[in-house]
Amino acid sequence: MRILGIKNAKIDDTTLDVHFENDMVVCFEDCWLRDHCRCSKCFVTNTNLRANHLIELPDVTMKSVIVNGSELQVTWSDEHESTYDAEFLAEFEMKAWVDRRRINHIIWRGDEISHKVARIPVDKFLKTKQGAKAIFQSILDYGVAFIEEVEPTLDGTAVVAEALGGIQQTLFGGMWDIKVDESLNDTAFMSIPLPQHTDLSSFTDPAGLQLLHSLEHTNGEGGETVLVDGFYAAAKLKEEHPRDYDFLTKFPVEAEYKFNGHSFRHAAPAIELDMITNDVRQIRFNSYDRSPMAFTNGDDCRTYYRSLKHFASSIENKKNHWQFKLKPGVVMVFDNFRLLHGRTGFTGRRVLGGTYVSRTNWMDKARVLELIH
Ligand SMILES: C[N+](C)(C)CCCC[C@H](N)C(=O)O
Ligand SMILES: O=C(O)CCC(=O)C(=O)O
Repeated sequence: MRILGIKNAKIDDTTLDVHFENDMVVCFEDCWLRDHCRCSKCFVTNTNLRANHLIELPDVTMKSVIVNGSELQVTWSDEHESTYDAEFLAEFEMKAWVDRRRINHIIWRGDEISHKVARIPVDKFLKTKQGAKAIFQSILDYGVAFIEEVEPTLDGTAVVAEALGGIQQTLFGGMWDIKVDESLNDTAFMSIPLPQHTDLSSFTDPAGLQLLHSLEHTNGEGGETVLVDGFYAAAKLKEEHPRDYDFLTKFPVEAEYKFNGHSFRHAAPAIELDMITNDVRQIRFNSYDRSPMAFTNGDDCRTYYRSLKHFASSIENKKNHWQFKLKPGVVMVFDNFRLLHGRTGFTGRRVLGGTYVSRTNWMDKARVLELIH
């Protein structure tokens, strides 16, 4: 690979304008440059951490700058010298820096991705980098992947969860199952249909991934899984009702969940944007656990209902749904920040095993596999 060179660099008061050989120009402030000095007094290479606190950052000016091929040297007013690689500096061209932080989701509707999502045998997922990459890439692209030939037990499911980033503990414990239990006061534990929702909208940190594994369904029918791409629904809302989209990206919808002696409450936008890329980052939506809210004015209140209704009708539109029956041996893993899920009503004895993985932990795995920045 050719090393990127620097054509020239010019000090303009407190700014350094760097012209690269590829004609790109990036301007750096002196405080930034001093903070990013990579000498051994300022930076610890093996831990990738700064050596000094921000408060100790001296109030200095640039005395001179020398360009040396693919390196740039700055001498400071306190005689400190800093050397920067062109490749390092080029990373901070704003558009490229933002683009590296984007996840290039493939937006979908209906069953159009059923032949595209990864379906990988568990051994290949656990033991090969190629298998792991295929699963994580599918989660990044479509929000869902399937791990096959898994032992149809909670323990078998736990092994998969560990490899996806680790089991996220919640009020339901680590691994849980879903079966009809009239004593539990939650629709998940009944046999009625469940409309599309994300899980744990009342949490400060909802599950990143959710795993579902059909362990048993006997003497009955129904209980099919329904998935919908929340990012598709958000894009559609933006196109058809831009003011509603804008409202839902800003207005804190409060959710609450009181269950089994627990009490959760959190307010956040139904469509949360990433503050760096401005792309949709997270959908939180469960029609049932919305808290009763007070509103600043009537307009906000009416907009809350109108925009959530518009959003929900896209989410509940059958044309956008992908519906299928989960089978023992197949662990479905999906992105709870993106997809909404539900199920059709059922009869018979049905047991699903599952668990959650936190977003930070699965993103760590995807980053180590070099699938995201
Ligand atoms: C999957 N499992 C049965 C464990 C939990 C379902 C939780 C659904 C809940 N109302 C929520 O807060 O999202
Ligand atoms: O029973 C199912 O298939 C899904 C249950 C569910 O959506 C939930 O518990 O949140």
